[in-house]
Amino acid sequence: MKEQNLKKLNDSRAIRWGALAIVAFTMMAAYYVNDVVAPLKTMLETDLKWDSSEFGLFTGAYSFLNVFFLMLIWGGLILDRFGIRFTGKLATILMVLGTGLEYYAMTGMADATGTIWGYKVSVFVASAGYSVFGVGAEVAGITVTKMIAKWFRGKEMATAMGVQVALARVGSQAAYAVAIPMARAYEITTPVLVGLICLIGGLIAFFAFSVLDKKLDRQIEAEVDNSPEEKFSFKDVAKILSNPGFWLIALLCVLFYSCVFPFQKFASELMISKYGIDESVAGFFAGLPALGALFLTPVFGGMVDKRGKAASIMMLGAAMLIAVHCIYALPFITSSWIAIVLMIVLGIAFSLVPSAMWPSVAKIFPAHQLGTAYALIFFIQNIGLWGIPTLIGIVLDKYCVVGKANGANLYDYTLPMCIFTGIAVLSLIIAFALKVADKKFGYKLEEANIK
Ligand SMILES: NCCCC[C@H](N)C(=O)NCC(=O)O
Repeated sequence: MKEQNLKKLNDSRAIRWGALAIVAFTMMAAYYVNDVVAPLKTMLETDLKWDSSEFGLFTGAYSFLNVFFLMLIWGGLILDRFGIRFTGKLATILMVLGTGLEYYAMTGMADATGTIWGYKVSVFVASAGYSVFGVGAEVAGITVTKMIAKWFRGKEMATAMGVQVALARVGSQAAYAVAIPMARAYEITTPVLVGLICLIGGLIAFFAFSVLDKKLDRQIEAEVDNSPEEKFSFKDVAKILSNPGFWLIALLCVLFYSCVFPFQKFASELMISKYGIDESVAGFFAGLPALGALFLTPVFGGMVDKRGKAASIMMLGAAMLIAVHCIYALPFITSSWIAIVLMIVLGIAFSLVPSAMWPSVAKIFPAHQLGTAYALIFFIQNIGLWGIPTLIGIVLDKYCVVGKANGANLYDYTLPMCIFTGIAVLSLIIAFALKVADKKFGYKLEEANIK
């Protein structure tokens, strides 16, 4: 008990931010790999003969095991039972193995002629690898969020979450910016190979972080061991699920993120086909939201820490999303400048909502339920991350083909953008309901974290 009065590792600003930097690197590599295939959609169509439905299948595969095999739920339970270090290492190893398989499928199996369950062998195996990667990436995501809640509780928690998300966005933006030029200069799969190498670096980084975390655990051992509250129990799942705040955050999360991540996967092609943006920079513009979020998420995270207003901020972000998708849906607006400005606005919305949403979860649930709560929220979010790209891929192939150029289909994106607009409208309604619930149940989402 005396140890509570001693200075712990995370009391040192330099050490806790250093620890964050290490795990943030792992997540940066994860986000790079997550996004690096997306800008290559048209090249996949011409070089590897993947159609839009197959691209949608591959993109949605990220979430397939998480949704249908409940991998995120198991991950959350493992995290609360076995802790940050074990779960983080396991997740990082899965990311490396999954990406290795994806790379092998896209290189070694590219010319294979057979099919598995009606899908080209290369598409099927690459999707399987991406699915394993998706399990690792999502479990790593909840692990890192819990790590921040542990290392930064009562300190700059929202800022730290904002910084971590921002650094992850560097990975995304790098992926969008370099994928096409790198694939043109070398092989179509070189960007994936680079991601694999970065992930191996991320694995080493997580092992290094584990040394620090073990030391911190020794320092807080007395507190943890003496508190029955810290032990996870299955009853907690029921408690989390019966909390209205959980359902509202989870719904907002699936709706909001379904309008951002899956949209971005198709955005490079939208930039090229509708707005006439050059292929070499289309990925850069599709990745602009990630770049904007890089600078803005920590700023908004700091605002939430100091001023609160998290529920209002989430509403604002959702409203901006509606405007962006609605304008993209208008067939008569084809100016490349407007397309770029909309991407910047999307970047602002994409910074507002996460910087308010993730710290809000830590306010609604006690520390020992956090791993499971984040896992359940990510699980519901993954239903959207699986379903929406799959749906958009099918919609594009069935209803939106308007011609052919250089062996690839040309698509009219009006219908997909109307779908995204509809989802954004739903996200605003849920954000409003969350604000009402905050008042009713006293979650204190509108209050500052640092008083
Ligand atoms: N393209 C990255 C997918 C990450 C999904 C993850 N469950 C998540 O929502 N992370 C938080 C974030 O804002 O990126």
